[in-house]
Amino acid sequence: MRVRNLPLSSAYTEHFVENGIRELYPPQAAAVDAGVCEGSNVVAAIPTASGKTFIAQLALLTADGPGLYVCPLRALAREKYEAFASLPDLEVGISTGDFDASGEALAGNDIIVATSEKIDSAIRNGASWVDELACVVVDEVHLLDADRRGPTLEVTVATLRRQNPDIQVVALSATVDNPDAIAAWLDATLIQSTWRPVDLRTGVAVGGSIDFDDGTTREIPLDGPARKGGNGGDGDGSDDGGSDLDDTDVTAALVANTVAEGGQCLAFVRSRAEAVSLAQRLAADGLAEQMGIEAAAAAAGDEAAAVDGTVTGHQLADCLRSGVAFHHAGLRSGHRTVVESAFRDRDVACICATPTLAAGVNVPARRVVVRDQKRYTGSAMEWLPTLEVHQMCGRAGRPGLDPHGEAVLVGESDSRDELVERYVDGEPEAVESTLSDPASLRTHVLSAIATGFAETESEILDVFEGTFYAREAGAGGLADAVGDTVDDLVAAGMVRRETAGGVGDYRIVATPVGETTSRQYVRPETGERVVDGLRTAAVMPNATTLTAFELICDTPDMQDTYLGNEERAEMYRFARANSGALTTGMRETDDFEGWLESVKTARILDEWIEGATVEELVEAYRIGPGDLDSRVERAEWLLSAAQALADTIGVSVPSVPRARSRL
Ligand SMILES: Nc1ncnc2c1ncn2[C@@H]1O[C@H](COP(=O)(O)OP(=O)(O)OP(=O)(O)O)[C@@H](O)[C@H]1O
Repeated sequence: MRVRNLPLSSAYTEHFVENGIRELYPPQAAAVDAGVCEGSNVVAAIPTASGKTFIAQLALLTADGPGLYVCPLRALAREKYEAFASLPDLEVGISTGDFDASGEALAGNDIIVATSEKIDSAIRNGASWVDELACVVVDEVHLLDADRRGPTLEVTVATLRRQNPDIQVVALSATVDNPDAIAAWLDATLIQSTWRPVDLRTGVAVGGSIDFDDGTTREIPLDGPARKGGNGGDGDGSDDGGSDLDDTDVTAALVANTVAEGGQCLAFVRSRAEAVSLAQRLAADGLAEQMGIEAAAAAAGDEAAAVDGTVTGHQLADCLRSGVAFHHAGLRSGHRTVVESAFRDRDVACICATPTLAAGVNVPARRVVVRDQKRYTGSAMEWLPTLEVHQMCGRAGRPGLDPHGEAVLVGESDSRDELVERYVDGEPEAVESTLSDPASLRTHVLSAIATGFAETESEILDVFEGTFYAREAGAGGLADAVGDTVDDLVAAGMVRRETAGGVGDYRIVATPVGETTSRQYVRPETGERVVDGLRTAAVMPNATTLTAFELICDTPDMQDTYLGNEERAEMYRFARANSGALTTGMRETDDFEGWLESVKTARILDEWIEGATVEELVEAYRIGPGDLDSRVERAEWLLSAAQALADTIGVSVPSVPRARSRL
């Protein structure tokens, strides 16, 4: 099937042809046959890099009105926005600031790219454009089972469909075990395929020997870079099948071999620290010289160094100058952009990354090496989900550039069989709803009441009727949980039951605090905590900006900040010395450790507004520079919510607007 034969205007056809899309890939042709250009609902569960974005574009460009592209991961939204914005004669809007409330400014766009949180927030705030949508594309729909964002995604999609029953829904998924269930939920035709534009073979390397799933074996030279004694070993004393090389040495050999054959590599490890240390280890291997990219690598290093003067920035710049990079969620977005674009331009031989890189960022490589297949989960090392490892492996092979992609799991002789069973032959997990999680239910039940969608428990169940959960288990399965949730919300002061009409009849209405909480897009627990804190702060003689920060940081909407053992005693002293400025007494909290972490975040933010630099804070508190950015961003949002809640309850806490304006 040719692009020229599709029902697209010639301007779009020309655009696609100029970008190398002339003939449709088989899953794309299947989507056209399923009616994606005629308003039909389609679920495409197809491998990485098999052209899902083009399926989305077909739906949105042929829809009979404005379209919405829901992008669960913020990091991907910009890439998708750019894919749409480059199309001729199209107004495209983007909204990814996860939490700002309005959204009315998005009206008038032909296509809106937004996170599910942003659309949820727009719905709660009554944004008019939501009702005018003709088409919604849900990217990464397999993230339905992610904590918190999964329920938001399914409730948002259900609400869009309830408000607008004719809306076309197109959902794009990684290969999962139950795509038929997702298709049934969305009344969609399922496109399922294992087709990939570049062949992928997956294997397990033990020592220098890789056994692939196609029956072939490859020997990788272990001399040269794969020397013993690098600083990146994972220290698990693993047996590698007879030689004295550890997983990191084997990884280094696989990277060196890829580069020697003219390719690039992605190496996945389990933690941020491991990503940095592997990159530093590989930086000694002369990869930039081998690739002949010294000048470009040096320029990429300079670009990274120009972002900031943090330790992380220096480390990244040094690695980049040697043709290697690291990539993890603690990086600032400026650093991530340098790394991703340098890799696409072939100015970097290898990115050492945590699994977050696998979730959609378009950085294909000749070879993917998965060094670590287990991750520490707080109590033990656990195997990564098969889906996650498949997402990493799927990054191997650049269409038109590589003859084939290779994904290699680094193992040991005694783990080889398990790795094959789990990740080479193993099927990915099924996607399951997490809507019944009590914290998610509290958020979405409050929203249903505050928006006026529901006034009784049974109307709340109607709102949930269109969710994936209801499709799988029946909304009735939530009846008891919804009743309990309403009780919780009554106790938290978010809603109340009002008697109505006949004996025993009541309707549930949001209190002013509940309404503000929902519109400000904070969790009910946050709203409750902030209101308590504001009441305390209003009568405190010594409320300062630290007070304002503590009351917003001690909420589930602020990320935790890790508190190391050595810091604990010092943070305890700080909390005691500043107890007059904190809204929680040291003996009042049920979760002292969690509160002390919040005090740490509050202290960092307070020093930030006092003029401490990102370099100083990163050094003093051992947080990633990107972590500081995201906390500052969250603090802005939470302080604005706190201000709105203060107005709602009629108290004045001047340190809240003061902290906000200085932030
Ligand atoms: N029919 C086609 N012919 C040639 N190239 C194509 C075609 N369709 C898509 N591509 C190219 O293939 C690449 C991968 O496509 P895309 O990013 O849409 O993959 P994807 O399925 O969304 O992968 P991911 O799992 O990363 O989301 C892009 O560079 C795109 O331009």
